[in-house]
Amino acid sequence: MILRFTKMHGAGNDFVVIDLVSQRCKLRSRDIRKLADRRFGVGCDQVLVVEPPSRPDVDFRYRIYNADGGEVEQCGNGARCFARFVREKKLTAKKRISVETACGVIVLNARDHDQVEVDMGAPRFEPADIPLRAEQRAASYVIDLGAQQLEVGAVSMGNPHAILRVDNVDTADVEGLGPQIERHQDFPQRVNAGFMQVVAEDTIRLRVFERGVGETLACGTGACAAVAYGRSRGWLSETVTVQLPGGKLSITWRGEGHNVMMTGPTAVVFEGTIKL
Ligand SMILES: N[C@@H](CCC[C@H](N)C(=O)O)C(=O)O
Repeated sequence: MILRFTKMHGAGNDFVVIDLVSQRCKLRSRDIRKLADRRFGVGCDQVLVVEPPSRPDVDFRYRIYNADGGEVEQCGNGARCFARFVREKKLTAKKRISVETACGVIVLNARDHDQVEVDMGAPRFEPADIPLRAEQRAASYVIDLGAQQLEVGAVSMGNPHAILRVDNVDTADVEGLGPQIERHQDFPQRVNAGFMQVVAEDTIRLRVFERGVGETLACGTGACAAVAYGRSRGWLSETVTVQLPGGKLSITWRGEGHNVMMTGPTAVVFEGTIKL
């Protein structure tokens, strides 16, 4: 089977985007791994699939697969690329696009040129929603890595995030600690591990070791989760610029009861076909 795809990225977090509205194909986990493989496939952090919606009140279904082949609930940078893709492929002419994800409906607002704003929904802090093994909600949690204990925040943006505040992201041990946090027993569905440096109340630097991928150049849900955690601790203002290795995102969260708004860039890298 020959499949058309588009390679895109959002702040460096890269994707293979597949239109299954106008193409017919059943993607298996091994197809996803092949597409994502940087040695033998196209190569990407996530494969994003555009499908027809299962209900009449939304425009599309948005499916997300990590490079390891696992389907996940949410991808923020991918959501922006999704909006650009469906407009450029003329699958819709709408500027305000509603999409079903595994964790509910999100709304994408295509802005000028490459910028897209996404309503990412409300952050969730209850341990059962993350999920996190903890008796009750707390401002932060201590996780035991044997050789050391780490204080982390835990937030769900539909997908799970643990956030560690560090003095300097350049020297943070993302490679060493990331995999241990990702697979820590307190996070039964594994977790994305964010390393956040607070530069000022309106600016953070962030590196994310993503579940099912490894460190990426940017993580949109990670940026939302870090800002939600930072605000819940009183460290950050309502709108924060998040500086990631691959680019910048603007995140606004007014506080509990409000949704997180994310704005950032999208880019098309190339288009092609692949035999699966
Ligand atoms: N890159 C993403 C998040 C993708 C999913 C994540 N790795 C997970 O397993 O939850 C983003 O931009 O949000």
